[in-house]
Amino acid sequence: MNDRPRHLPPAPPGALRVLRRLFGLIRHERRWMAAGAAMAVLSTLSGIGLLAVSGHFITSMALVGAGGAAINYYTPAALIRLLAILRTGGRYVERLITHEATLRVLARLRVWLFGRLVPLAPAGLGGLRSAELFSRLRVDVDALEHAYLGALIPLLVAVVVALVVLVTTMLYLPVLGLLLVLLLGLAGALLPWWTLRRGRAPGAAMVAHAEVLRSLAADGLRGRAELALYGAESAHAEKLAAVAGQQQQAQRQVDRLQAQGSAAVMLSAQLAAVCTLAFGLPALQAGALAPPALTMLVLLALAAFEAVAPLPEAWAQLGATLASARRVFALADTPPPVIEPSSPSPPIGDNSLTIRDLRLRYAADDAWALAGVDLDLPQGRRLAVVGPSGAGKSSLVGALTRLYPYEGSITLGGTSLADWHGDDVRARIAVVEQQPYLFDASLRDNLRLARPEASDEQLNHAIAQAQLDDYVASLPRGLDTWVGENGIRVSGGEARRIAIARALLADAPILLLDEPTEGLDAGTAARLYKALAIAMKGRSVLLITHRLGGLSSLVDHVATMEQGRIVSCVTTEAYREGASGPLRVP
Ligand SMILES: Nc1ncnc2c1ncn2[C@@H]1O[C@H](COP(=O)(O)OP(=O)(O)OP(=O)(O)O)[C@@H](O)[C@H]1O
Repeated sequence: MNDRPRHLPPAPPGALRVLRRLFGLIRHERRWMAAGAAMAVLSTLSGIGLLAVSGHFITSMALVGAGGAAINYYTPAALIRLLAILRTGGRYVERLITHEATLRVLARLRVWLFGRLVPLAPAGLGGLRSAELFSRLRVDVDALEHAYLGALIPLLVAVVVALVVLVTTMLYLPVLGLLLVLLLGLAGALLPWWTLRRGRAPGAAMVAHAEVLRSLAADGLRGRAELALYGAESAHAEKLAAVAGQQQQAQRQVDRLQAQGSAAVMLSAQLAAVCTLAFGLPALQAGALAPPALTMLVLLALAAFEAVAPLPEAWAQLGATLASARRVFALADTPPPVIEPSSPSPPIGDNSLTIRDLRLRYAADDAWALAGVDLDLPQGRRLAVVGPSGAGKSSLVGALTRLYPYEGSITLGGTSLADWHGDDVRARIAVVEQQPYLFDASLRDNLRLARPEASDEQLNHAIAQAQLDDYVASLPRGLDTWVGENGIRVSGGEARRIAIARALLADAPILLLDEPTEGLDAGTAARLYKALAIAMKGRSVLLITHRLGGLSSLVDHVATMEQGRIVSCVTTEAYREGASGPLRVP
């Protein structure tokens, strides 16, 4: 029974559950992972075998040399050479395979997480800053490789090596074998368990502080001009230094744990060697053990501890890996705010939009951004929605494109938008956003986002319609010009026109324009009106603006929005004359 108080957040999933889920996600790479692990075991066993056989051989040679007898040294010499080749070659092949496996695992995890994030954007990701998102997608996912490379492989190698050494030792000296079991259990199980427990809290703190650090650094870089203008650079640097200090402290705790773990393993190894001698020498004197076998057993004992030596460090690091995995899973398990229907989008007759009692808010305790909107956009109508800042105009765009969940009803061609797949809705409604995002790519790639198969001719046509032809002609590299991150290398007006060209390429029957001329000078805006008029031909248009101005020539109806509601909807002539009409225009 779960007796956890209801007001507390659910307990984080246990380590085993998290690891099982993680390995379940990457099970398709199990062949690569198993091959990497097998090579790791083979090369480690070869190394240990090399040590044991060499010790045995050298001691035999010394004894034979002292006694003057003959010995067959061809077989051990060949075995030593074979083991040396296997160890070196095996290590190389192991590196190749484990790297391939790790890269495949990371690629699979990143694609999986990205796939889970797509239905969440933008409404489901509202609480996360972009640096946090980036951190989960890159750094946390990268940290997950440790579960395979840093934990699974060392564990497997340690278990196999310990078993081989124990069986060999038992064959010669059963009591020593039992003692080794105890010491190996201490170094390979008890110590790692202790470091895992102790490493969990500082590991999680390290991950959390690293994320804050990245967010602050990214924020500082983006806002460096503002920080310089207001003399706030040193305050920001102090904030960064404080978090960096906390992160270092957590890192030091993890390092200390790792060092303590390594020291304890080394101590156990020396103890095992001393014990082997302590049990072996009397057996030697009693004639129950040959001198080369004793040398071999001492070397084997040391080698077994070498195999378990990485375990405490690996398990201490596993604390951070588990923290990363929990954060990744928590993000991936966020329920999508907009649920896609399971059946295909229904066929429709026309592209008329009908909105009734539409309500939208960004969080359960927020005020309604849309508080009962009623609006009609029959096919072919050009409607402007005018309202002051904060009236809810952009929220209307969010609801219409199914990016945000809403209450009330929106129908497209008589069918509820809830029965449509988001992608199908967005294929019918092209949007020019108020602040379009331009990717750090060429102008051509940014335009092709709307239609990947578009030819240069089609691109140039859209460019001409968006009044960008002079601008593109002035660029030495034309369509191959790099626009930079968030269009940093183009002006605000150019970015807006690129976004308009992108929407025109999408060739959707409904055009949604969110402040299309905002940020453009009067001359460019005037040129744009003409281009927009051509582009609007044969399309329904919803134009959103806080000031109609020259845009009035492009629309036939004007709706006024205030405090999340449409308060009037009249013809453009009536609007110009200042008349307020009925709520819905037939
Ligand atoms: N992502 C968001 N998260 C929380 N609240 C939001 C978000 N976007 C808008 N709002 C809030 O919703 C209300 C309506 O905002 P909206 O952007 O839709 O208005 P708008 O008419 O488009 O304004 P503007 O012309 O300034 O863009 C405002 O109170 C705003 O603060």
